[in-house]
Amino acid sequence: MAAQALHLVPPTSVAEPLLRARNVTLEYRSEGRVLRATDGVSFDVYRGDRFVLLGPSGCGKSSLLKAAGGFVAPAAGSISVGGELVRGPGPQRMAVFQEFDQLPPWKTVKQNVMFPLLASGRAKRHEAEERALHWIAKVGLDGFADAYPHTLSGGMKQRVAIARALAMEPEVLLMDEPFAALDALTRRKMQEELGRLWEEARFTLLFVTHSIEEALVVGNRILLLSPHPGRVRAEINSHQFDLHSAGGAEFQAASQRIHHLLFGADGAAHEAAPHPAAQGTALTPAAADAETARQA
Ligand SMILES: Nc1ncnc2c1ncn2[C@@H]1O[C@H](COP(=O)(O)OP(=O)(O)OP(=O)(O)O)[C@@H](O)[C@H]1O
Repeated sequence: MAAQALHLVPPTSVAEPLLRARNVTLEYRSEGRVLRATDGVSFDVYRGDRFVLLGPSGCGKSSLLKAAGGFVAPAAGSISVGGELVRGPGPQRMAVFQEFDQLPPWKTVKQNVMFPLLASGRAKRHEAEERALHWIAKVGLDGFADAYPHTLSGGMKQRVAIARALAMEPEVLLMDEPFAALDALTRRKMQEELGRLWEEARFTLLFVTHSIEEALVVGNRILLLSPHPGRVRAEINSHQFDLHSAGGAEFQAASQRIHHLLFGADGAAHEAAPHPAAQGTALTPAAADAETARQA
């Protein structure tokens, strides 16, 4: 009887990752040649994470995000969300890209935000309109619901894209360098507003950037990828940082440390704005492991 009673005790619940990437190898084929973009990349994203993929240009960050979105199929390995294998695009994984032309120009702001809700059957017209207006206001575009994209600034267009994605209440919001084409001031403001939206809605974010500062400001966890083909170098906890800590000593130290991890003495990955003061040494796998352990 005692043994039976023991069976009644529920197991201690351990948080399962929402998004699980396992040994993801991504390849492109062109003119008979195979180009390997990433090699055996694994990571876990938990519900409410602001998880950043950080690495130099060409390391496969965008490719990983596209694979998470279901736009690219892994040559090996797998990505699952909520325990289900990602096999194609779906309304649970909404994406915001860098390009300002991601909004159909013939639709107004409101129509743009409503469109995925209607197309996916997630909401009928009245509810879609309500949700659209709610999120348009949340991203600070009150008064622009009937405007067309060509009348908006780049930052405003990105706000629309964010509103459109969040209105769908996706399991994961995918963002591929969404602020990279904005001027520095607008970029900073958008980072701040993304943080504010996250505080309110606590969505799960998978965010791609090649800016160390942006990774620290936006993310609570950062995956560092090696130059082409992308492999995991280290994972860093960064929940303690935000825009207000950006100038501080701890922020600078973290930024330096990441720089050392990313840009070895071999000078491999210098496309992503190297820090002038950095003189890193080449990172061995053992060093990456040690860093991961140290940060944990
Ligand atoms: N559609 C494609 N066809 C062929 N090769 C591609 C394609 N998309 C990406 N690649 C290649 O895959 C590699 C990884 O590209 P990806 O855009 O994922 O890198 P990234 O880290 O996001 O770079 P960036 O920061 O410059 O955007 C690069 O060598 C790139 O040239």
